[in-house]
Amino acid sequence: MPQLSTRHLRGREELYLAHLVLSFITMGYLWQEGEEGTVKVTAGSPARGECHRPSGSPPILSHADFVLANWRRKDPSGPLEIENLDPIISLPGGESLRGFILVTFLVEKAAVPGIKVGREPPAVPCSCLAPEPSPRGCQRVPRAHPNYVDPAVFYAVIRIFLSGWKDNPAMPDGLVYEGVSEEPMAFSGGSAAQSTVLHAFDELLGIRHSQESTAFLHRMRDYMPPPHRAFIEEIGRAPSLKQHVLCSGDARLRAAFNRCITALADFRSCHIAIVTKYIAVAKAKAGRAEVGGWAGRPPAALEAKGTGGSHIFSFLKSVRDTTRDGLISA
Ligand code: HEM
Repeated sequence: MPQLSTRHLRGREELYLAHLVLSFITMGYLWQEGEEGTVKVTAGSPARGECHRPSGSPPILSHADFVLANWRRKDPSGPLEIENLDPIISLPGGESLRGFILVTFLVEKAAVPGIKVGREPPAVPCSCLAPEPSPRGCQRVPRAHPNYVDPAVFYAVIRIFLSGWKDNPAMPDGLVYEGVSEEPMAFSGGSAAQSTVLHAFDELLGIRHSQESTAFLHRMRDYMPPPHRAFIEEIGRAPSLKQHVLCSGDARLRAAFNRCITALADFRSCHIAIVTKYIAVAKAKAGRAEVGGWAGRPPAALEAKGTGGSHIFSFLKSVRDTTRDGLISA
């Protein structure tokens, strides 16, 4: 296959779209036969298409491809609501895949007011006094759309297509991107741990996670579009909001700050409940039966690990608990 060139692409949107298409093709090609049928070499990949270079994205499907770039309005003048949205590109998983992509997209959308607060200087922490802190909005979205994703389809069909080839026993040698490097390369799979939103809230609220969790989350930042990564780092470098609240001695500010921390910890508890339903319970129920017309077997490599590569529940509980540690006591 000839080397694809980005020469004919116009602007950021077309670059992201090209990366989206090539990364979906790569995942479909690599995982179509399940864990047993993996290949060692790929052509026509995002790396080969050079799209990852200008867009700064790694040559694998990331959260930015799967969710942030992967939606379109059915009615161009209609609202950004699930009924008026569709993914641009799909993989096996039917309506459940559609729901998984779009509900995650709506969680990102619900975070927008909180992200705008993050852009304000810490001299304006009163924005935290908003009646409903943004993480609370994020939590409301999955609750409002509980039946869009079938746990059995998610577990047996969808997850494998988000798998990476870093520390994955199904692809222990990584992947050779033909025409790019003769040495195999290893990349983590797509995960919402690569979403900018919670990283930004953590930095804004001064949450300090354990060394191990921080190392994982910082590795996930390599899978974000570079401007997103730069945004998080800029919040991290800005004067500390927590310090400002502490120094102010203002009880109302402290209460508002603590409401944000509690909302973030509650979001993480809600997420643990979702992960229990879609991974732990789904795993217990999984047989070898055909699910949704797809006879694939759930990936063994993902029984205890997330698609991003974390040790799922110890990681998720640890980040939830360290979030709570961020509360300011009276
Ligand atoms: C079926 C639904 C979901 C499942 C099974 C799921 C599963 C997971 C897993 C296993 C991890 C651990 C990291 C890894 O190794 O990949 C993770 C992390 C994460 N997920 Fe989800 N997830 C789901 C939905 C969502 C949604 C809708 C969001 C909202 C954007 C989200 C946001 C996050 C975040 C931010 C992390 C990083 C940990 C944190 O900061 O608390 N997830 N998820």
